[in-house]
Amino acid sequence: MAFLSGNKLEKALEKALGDQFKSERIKQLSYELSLGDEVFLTDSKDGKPEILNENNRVIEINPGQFALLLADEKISMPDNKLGLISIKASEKLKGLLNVSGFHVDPGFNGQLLFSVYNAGPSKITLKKGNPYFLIWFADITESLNNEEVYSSKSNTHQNQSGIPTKYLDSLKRGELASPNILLEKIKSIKSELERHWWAIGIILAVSIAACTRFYWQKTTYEEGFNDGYNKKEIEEKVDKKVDLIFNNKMDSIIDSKFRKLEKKIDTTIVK
Ligand SMILES: O=c1ccn([C@H]2C[C@H](O)[C@@H](COP(=O)(O)OP(=O)(O)OP(=O)(O)O)O2)c(=O)[nH]1
Repeated sequence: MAFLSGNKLEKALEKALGDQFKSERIKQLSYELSLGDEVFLTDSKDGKPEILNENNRVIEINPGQFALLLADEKISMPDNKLGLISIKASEKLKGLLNVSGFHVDPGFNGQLLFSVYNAGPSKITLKKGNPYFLIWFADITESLNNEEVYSSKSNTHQNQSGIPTKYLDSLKRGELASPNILLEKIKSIKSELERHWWAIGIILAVSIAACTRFYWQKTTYEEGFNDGYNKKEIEEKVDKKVDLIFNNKMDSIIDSKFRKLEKKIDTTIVK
């Protein structure tokens, strides 16, 4: 297998791309392919692909998100060539990983679809029409026969002209467990936990204050009660004593009065 360059590469590209071929897009042995008009982002709000046009040319792939990018050019790969595909280093160095790849079969017809993942810490911005993808052409040692080339009969990507819904269905099923999403979740759980600890702390402080106040009130009440009880006891005792003294005194007064009266009676009788 030899990679095509120069004239041979140009001829193969003209065959594969027709009118879409631009000689300035040849870079060393590769040809630059650009971003087309359909993109699917795994964090899209409505779960649908975004359609890019003159008014909406830019997309942003958030950190930790996966995306499907449709290349603009429609390729008709010659039966005797194999294509190798990748994403440009300038995007890869920002953290954009090319998950899918990495070949185009002899006989393939259609737009190439790239699946990518933003493994970097920042958003990656891409613009419709800008060249982000590369393709290399290689000669194969023996041409493939009709049965062996990529064809519309048995091959699912033949005549690919948009993002197939089967990929959307599997990609929009639930959240991606990306490191960024996990980090955000950990942060939100942490702040929730902190709020809970604050609430627990406040409840504990209020409970301790209420218990202390109750205990203090109870002790004061008990002291007051005991004090009142003791005073009543003393009062009762004093009352009893006073009664006793008063009664005894009265008894003795009455007694002495009687005795005087008796004496008087006695003396009157004797006279
Ligand atoms: O990232 C890629 C890789 C391949 N292709 C195209 C070109 C390739 O010729 C065709 C089939 O690729 P592959 O054989 O790897 O895919 P498959 O899932 O096995 O499809 P099929 O069942 O049609 O062979 O899909 C893409 O659009 N993007």
